[in-house]
Amino acid sequence: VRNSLISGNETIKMALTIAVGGRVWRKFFKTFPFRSNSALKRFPTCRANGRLYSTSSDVVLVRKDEESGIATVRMNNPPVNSLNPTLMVALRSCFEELEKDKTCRALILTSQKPKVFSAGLDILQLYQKSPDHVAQFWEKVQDMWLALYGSRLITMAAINGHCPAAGCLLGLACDYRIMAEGNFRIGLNETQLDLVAPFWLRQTMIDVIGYRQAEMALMIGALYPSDKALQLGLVDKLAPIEDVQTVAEEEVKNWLKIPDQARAITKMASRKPLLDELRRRKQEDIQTFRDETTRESVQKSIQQYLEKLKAKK
Ligand SMILES: CCCCCCCCCCCCC/C=C/C(=O)SCCNC(=O)CCNC(=O)[C@H](O)C(C)(C)COP(=O)(O)OP(=O)(O)OC[C@H]1O[C@@H](n2cnc3c(N)ncnc32)[C@H](O)[C@@H]1OP(=O)(O)O
Repeated sequence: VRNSLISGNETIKMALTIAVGGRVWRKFFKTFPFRSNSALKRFPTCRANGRLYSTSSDVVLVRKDEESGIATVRMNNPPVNSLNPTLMVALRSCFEELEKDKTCRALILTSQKPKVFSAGLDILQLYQKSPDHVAQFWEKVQDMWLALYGSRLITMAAINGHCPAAGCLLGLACDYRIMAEGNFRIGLNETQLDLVAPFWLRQTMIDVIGYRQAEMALMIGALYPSDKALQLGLVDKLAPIEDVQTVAEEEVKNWLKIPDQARAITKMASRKPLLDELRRRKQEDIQTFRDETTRESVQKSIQQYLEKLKAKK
C-alpha cells in the first residue's frame, strides 16, 4: 500500500532522473529533498588526517575513509549512549554533514563503548519535565530519525551490544543491521514503560519483520536476544562482538558494488511515503508524545522503571 502512494508523477521523475545522466543528482535532490538544519552551524566540521566531523561535544566520533567513502559514526555518550538532546542533535548534524559530502558513500553507525549500542531515549529527559521540554525533546528524536532514515547513503548499523527502544529505532532506520552474538538484546520495549511507539516507528518495525511479528513484539514490548532477532529478521547478520565493525565494513564493501544512484533512488522510492507522512504530521506527533508522556500515570510508570533500573545494581 505504501509503495502505491508514490504517484505516477514521481515515478516519471525518477525515470527521467535515471535517463538524464550528468544532471542526475541535481534532479534526484529536487525529487527527494533532504532537509538541512541550522543546528549544523553549532557543530563545526573538523577535517584533519582522515578524521572529520568531530562535533564540538565529542558525543559523536566520526572517521571517514577517503578512499572508500565509508564513514564510521560512533556514539560516545557514556555510560550507555542514552539519547539525550546533545547526542541526538550531534547525530543529526553528523548525518546531514555526511549527506552533503559528495565523496561519502556509506555510513556505519556503532557505539564507542562495546556491550551497549544505545540504551534508547534518555529516560531522565522524560521524567518530571515541562510539556515544552518534552515536546522539544521529541522533535529532536524526529529530526534525527528523518536524517538517518532519509539518507541517500548506504547506512549500516554495527550493533555491538544492547539495543533497546530508541537504540532499536536507530538500527531500524538503517539499511542493514549486524549485531553482536551473545547475551545482548534488541527490540522496542516501549510498552514496558507505558509508552507507545509512534506510527513511524511502528511502521519501520512492520516493514522489517512483517506485520504479525511486529504487532506481537510491539504489544508485549519484547526485547530479543540476538539469535532470536536474527531469526525474526530484526537483524540481518550476527558476528562476535569484536568482529562486528569488520563484518560491517565487509558488508558495506559488497553494497558499494551497486551503483549509488540506482540504489539510492530505489531506497527513497520505498521510504518517501513514510518520510513524507512524518513531515506532514510532525506537530501532531509531537503533541501526542508531549500529552502522553506527561500524563500522570505514564510519569508514575517511568518513575517505577527508573527505580527498577537503579535497583538492578
Ligand atoms: C495512540 C498513540 C499514542 C502515542 C503515544 C506516544 C507516546 C510515547 C512514545 C514513546 C516512544 C519512544 C520510543 C523510544 C523510547 C525509549 O527509548 S525509552 C528508553 C528505553 N530504554 C530502556 O528500557 C533501556 C534501559 N537500560 C537498560 O536496560 C540497561 O541500562 C542496558 C542498556 C541493558 C545496559 O545495562 P548496563 O550496562 O548494566 O548499564 P546499567 O547499569 O543498567 O546503566 C548504567 C547507568 O545508565 C542509566 N541508564 C540506563 N539506561 C538509561 C536510559 N535509557 N536513560 C537514562 N539513563 C539510563 C542507569 O540507570 C545507570 O545509571 P546509574 O545507576 O546512575 O549509574
